[in-house]
Amino acid sequence: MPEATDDLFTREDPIFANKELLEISHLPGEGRIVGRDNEISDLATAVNPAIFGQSPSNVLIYGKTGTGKSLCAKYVSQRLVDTAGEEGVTATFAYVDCAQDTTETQAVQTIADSVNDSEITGIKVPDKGLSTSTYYKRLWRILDQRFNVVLIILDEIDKLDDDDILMQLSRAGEAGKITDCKLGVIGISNKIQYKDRMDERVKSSLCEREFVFPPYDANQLRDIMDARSDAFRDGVLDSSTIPRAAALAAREHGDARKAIDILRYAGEIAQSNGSPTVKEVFVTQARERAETDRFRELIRGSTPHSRYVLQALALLSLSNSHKDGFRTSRVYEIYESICRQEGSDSLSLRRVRDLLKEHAFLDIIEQSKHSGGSAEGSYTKHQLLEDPGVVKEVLTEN
Ligand SMILES: Nc1ncnc2c1ncn2[C@@H]1O[C@H](COP(=O)(O)OP(=O)(O)OP(=O)(O)O)[C@@H](O)[C@H]1O
Repeated sequence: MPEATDDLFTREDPIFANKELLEISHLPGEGRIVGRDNEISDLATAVNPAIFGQSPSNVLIYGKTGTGKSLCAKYVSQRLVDTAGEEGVTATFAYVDCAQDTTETQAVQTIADSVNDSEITGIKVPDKGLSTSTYYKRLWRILDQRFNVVLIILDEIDKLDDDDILMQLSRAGEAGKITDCKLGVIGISNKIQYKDRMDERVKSSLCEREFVFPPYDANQLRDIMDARSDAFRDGVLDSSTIPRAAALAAREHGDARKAIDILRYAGEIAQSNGSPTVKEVFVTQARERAETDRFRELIRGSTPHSRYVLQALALLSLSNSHKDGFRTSRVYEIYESICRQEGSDSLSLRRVRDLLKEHAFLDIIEQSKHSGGSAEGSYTKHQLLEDPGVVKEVLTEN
């Protein structure tokens, strides 16, 4: 047996000083939120009445992935809770990831559980087993007992199975379900057409204010990463590493999440290569990994048909090299054959067009209009922006 030596393990992480700063769940403080001053102040204005004991406006935030929607919503909500507290108003906020809690019951359970403290209220909110209406009743009782104001953030709101919870939340005050507590909803979506699908009554009450968050440019992404460079030990980051990661992430839709992921992965690659510094070359490898992760995250919770449409386009792209993409009719043909294979009825051409539009909004694909002359009229072509190999791999996982 070899003699025990002291150097079998490295006792200190040679690359990261505080890796947490690069975790996606990390909520950076004010000094570290870059380029969102206007958005933060608009959101604050919308929910501000809560501090005077009045109802906050309901808000819908749109924007592509990684544009800081969740971050700003949580940040403003936390600030509202703190400021309200200083004014003697008891406030709280609940965060629901609707991609995970897709049903009305799951979502209302999550909200009730997160605002409850059973020692104070004496109310239990079990994980499951109650009817939807019982969860609501408990939620209303908890809110009236504990808070003057509550904000409910519904992230990826378009992933909810239906509008029922939105109806309940937006009408809780009016319908007399809660009497002492004021409630505001902040809905977040990266699907611009989401509102068109909403019930008219929900739409008018939920969309009092709407904000669109634009993508970041390379300078903003660089600032966002610079503000977190203390995640690394001193002197470990090569000077060109962050600018390179920013340039890559800006070219691919200005997504801060991807930029931060690239930086974290580049650090991990340095670690596993035993390199004392995070070199610019690691950024390229890190990007491939971030790309796969990002795409997996993007389509998390998406419907089977939305995936079949993408799969059709990936198959076309892998077997042909049409530089300017494929016509809707061609994509539809392949989509129909995938549906047959999957034993599923295909959707109408019109629905498939809508699904393609949603993918285009998320920059998964690019659409271009073409004119076929008087005989043909105009038509649209679709092209994958993601690597078709990555798309196929992720879509055929498990
Ligand atoms: N302006 C910013 N300053 C600092 N960090 C940011 C900024 N914007 C985004 N980030 C960071 O980028 C990551 C993604 O941001 P966030 O989750 O808010 O994006 P999002 O728009 O909600 O995206 P998605 O639609 O994918 O949920 C988070 O780790 C967040 O902390």
